[in-house]
Amino acid sequence: MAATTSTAVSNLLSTKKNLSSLSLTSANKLPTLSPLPTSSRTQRFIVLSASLNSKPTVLVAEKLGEAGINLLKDFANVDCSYNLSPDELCTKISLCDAIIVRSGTKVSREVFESSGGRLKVVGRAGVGIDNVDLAAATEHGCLVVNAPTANTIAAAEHGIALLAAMARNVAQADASVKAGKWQRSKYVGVSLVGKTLAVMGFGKVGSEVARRAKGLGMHVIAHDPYAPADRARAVGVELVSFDEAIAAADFISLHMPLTPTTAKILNDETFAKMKKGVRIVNVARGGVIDEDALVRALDAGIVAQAALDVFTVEPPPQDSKLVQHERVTVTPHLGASTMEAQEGVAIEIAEAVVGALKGELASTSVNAPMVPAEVLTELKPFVELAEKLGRLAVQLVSGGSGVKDVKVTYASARAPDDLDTRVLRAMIIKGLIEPISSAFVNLVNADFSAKQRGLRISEERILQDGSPESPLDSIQVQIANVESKFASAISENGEITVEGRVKDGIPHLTKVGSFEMDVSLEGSIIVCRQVDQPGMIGKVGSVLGEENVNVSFMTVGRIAPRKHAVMAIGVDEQPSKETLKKIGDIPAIEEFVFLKL
Ligand SMILES: NC(=O)C1=CN([C@@H]2O[C@H](COP(=O)(O)OP(=O)(O)OC[C@H]3O[C@@H](n4cnc5c(N)ncnc54)[C@H](O)[C@@H]3O)[C@@H](O)[C@H]2O)C=CC1
Ligand SMILES: O=C(O)C(=O)COP(=O)(O)O
Repeated sequence: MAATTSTAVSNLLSTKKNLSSLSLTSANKLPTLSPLPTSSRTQRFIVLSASLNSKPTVLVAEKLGEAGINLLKDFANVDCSYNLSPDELCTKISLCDAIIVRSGTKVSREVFESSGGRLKVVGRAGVGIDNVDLAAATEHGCLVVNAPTANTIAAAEHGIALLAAMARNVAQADASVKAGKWQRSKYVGVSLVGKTLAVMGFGKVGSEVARRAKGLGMHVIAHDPYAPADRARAVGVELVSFDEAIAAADFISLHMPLTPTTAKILNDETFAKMKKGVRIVNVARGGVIDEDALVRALDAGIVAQAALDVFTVEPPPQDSKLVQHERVTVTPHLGASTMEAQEGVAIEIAEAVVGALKGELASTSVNAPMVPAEVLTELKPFVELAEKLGRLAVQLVSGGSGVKDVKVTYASARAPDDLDTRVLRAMIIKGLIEPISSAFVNLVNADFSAKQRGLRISEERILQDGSPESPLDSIQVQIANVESKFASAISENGEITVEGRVKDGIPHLTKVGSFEMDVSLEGSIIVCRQVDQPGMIGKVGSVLGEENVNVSFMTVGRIAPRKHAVMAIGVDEQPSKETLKKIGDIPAIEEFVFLKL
């Protein structure tokens, strides 16, 4: 089952644009960020059609177990459309909030671009995500989740089935008997017991294959540059280098993902290093073998036999020399195809997709940070604070200034490695970018969006005395090398500075520039710098009252020696330009800014 986080963090994945982000100010030109390429700008102007209020639509593009479909139907409109052509998929996708695929559908960049920003989740009902353009998904803020565990045993069992079938010529002998022949001496096989099996990729499937092969009396070695030694020790397998593995093996079984590093990892050069008569099983991905080189190695007698479930192109061409090779056993990508695995995968992916559509973070997410549920719950009020501080800070930047350098300081009594700031950073980026662009930013694309705009976010942690019960004491956001439309927002170091804390679960603004204050971050606020004198609260209050703008709070922060004060006024409604002008015209008001949260 896919474990998901609390719904408390539902805004993390929301791609809904917050339309209430632009500020009306005394100097209302907007700050600039680096321009986006035209294509991505156009993308982002398309408003998402699936609001959180309407039922989302899930496109199930390949056969999925009934239990998964039923789970989806409880939450979403489900469109089961199989065998769509790439063009049909691109047409349909603009009407879908999520898509579920297996290995047979390419979720290409074109698919994300055609979705017009509506597609929020790609669910891969299985392990391998090489058919999903992950970079494009991330750029579009689209979460990719997979179902990594439910088909492990099925794939491992299929690997063992192919290994044994190959060694004893089961498929060839079966075809021969069915063709009316009785060729007992032609199909003498080889034994598995005592032979060396090299498991290439010692992950979930690889280690289950190793366990089973040991049960068959094989000597198992493994190669996996990233596998922990204790996992190998637990199974009783020695981890060796790639060259050692392929040189020592009588049988090689492939279980690594298809990535740029593993593509064609078995090729002419590597076949040449193998023992003559080696036998190869591939239940991973066709692309990890150079298929033409395998044909050559078979013909040269280096490879005695191969058993393949997967191919570079699926289905492979009918006249494929590899498929037709007498010493090659093939199956049509059946690794995950057991009743049990398909049922499990369907439930696992349906739960992950529904959770993600609700805004929860799936623990099986492939392109977003996986933050444990309890950490997210604890950080929730700080997540809100982070976004609001970003939003406030950027609204303080004067139009024409390019925001480039942002410093975030987290003050906490917890040890730095006990504070996961990835989600907070993402939300600050969201707050910084959304008010001044048409972009939508979420946890998936925050870092990408910052990078694309040339925003450098540096993070610093200050270790404070006190109880580490709360994850954070305060968050400070500073924007360097810009001018501010509200000069008082610039602190002594010349940077626009806003700082906030969480009090009773509610985010508060506690500092603007060098002025301390305490403002609950709800609604919108007018911040004024004034000459500190009696009657100011009343004057501003009555200007707002004339327009029926409800004041939720007022607070004054003073710097006594300079006799200046900064007053923050919380308002429930947005005052008109005229009303804001009237506030600016009050003689003691030196400057003011209206900030929308
Ligand atoms: N034929 C089928 O129907 C199925 C195929 N698969 C394929 O099997 C692959 C493995 O699945 P799992 O074991 O669940 O994934 P996994 O992620 O648990 O294991 C993959 C392992 O490969 C290792 N690896 C990465 N690069 C490597 C390299 N250059 N050399 C050696 N090892 C490397 C990783 O460190 C990891 O331990 C999947 O990526 C998928 O493509 C999985 C399920 C069914
Ligand atoms: O899970 C995997 O990686 C698989 O290869 C299974 O593919 P399938 O879902 O059966 O198309």
